[in-house]
Amino acid sequence: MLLLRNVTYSINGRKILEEINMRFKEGMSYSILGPNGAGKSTIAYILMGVIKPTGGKVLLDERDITPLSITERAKLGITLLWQEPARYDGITVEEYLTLGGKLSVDKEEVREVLEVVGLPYELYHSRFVDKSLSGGERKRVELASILLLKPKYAILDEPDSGLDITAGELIDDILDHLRRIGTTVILITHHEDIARKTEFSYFVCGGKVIRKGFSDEVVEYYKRACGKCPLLEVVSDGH
Ligand SMILES: Nc1ncnc2c1ncn2[C@@H]1O[C@H](COP(=O)(O)OP(=O)(O)OP(=O)(O)O)[C@@H](O)[C@H]1O
Repeated sequence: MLLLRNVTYSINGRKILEEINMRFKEGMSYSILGPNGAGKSTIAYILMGVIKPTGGKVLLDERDITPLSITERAKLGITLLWQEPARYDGITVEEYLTLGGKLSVDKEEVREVLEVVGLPYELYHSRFVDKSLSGGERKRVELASILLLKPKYAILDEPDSGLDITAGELIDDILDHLRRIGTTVILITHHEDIARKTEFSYFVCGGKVIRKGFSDEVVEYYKRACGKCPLLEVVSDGH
């Protein structure tokens, strides 16, 4: 189980996160739902070790992993899909996905994950992961790389951003694939239809957890708040 215990994060005297408590159980899927600026990506960075919390702890199976780096956490099976994936000159899609051959996977596995993300192997395996790939294609390659790594925990920061009308279906296929291999999914989004695809959700706003529970219930609450922060606005039933 991956856990955030009383996590706070401040920068330049401004509190970005306040007493965040979250639990991610093995094999389950979770959304972190909330409006722009709620603190969702900050939570993702703290889980991945990109930044360290000002207070509180990150625990993995009761071990305190707060001091561990991104690389050390990756070795423990935690991965992050960045909101804006980077591009690399001179590296092909296949080289990128197999970490230059270091990842022990065969061509069929590469073909399978590329199919899941909607990129036919023959058309894409020898393309370069540089500016010649569109933003959406780059995002799909990054999603394929997460499927291939078979992580214990996949943190997906806005996996649908920059994708076309097929995004909903793609997210379904990715979640199905990750469920089959037992990966715990932590999906960050401000779209209620995407959050509904996971079993549980946390509604975060103003750096706090406002609501948690089954995704359908949390999404209904989020809709009543019109995706805005109920700390700032009065939420009225029937609105
Ligand atoms: N390094 C930083 N310096 C100053 N403010 C920061 C820093 N990092 C984050 N913030 C602020 O913290 C708040 C939360 O940011 P965060 O990126 O976590 O939000 P988010 O919920 O992921 O938003 P979005 O949906 O727009 O991506 C924002 O108001 C942001 O401006």
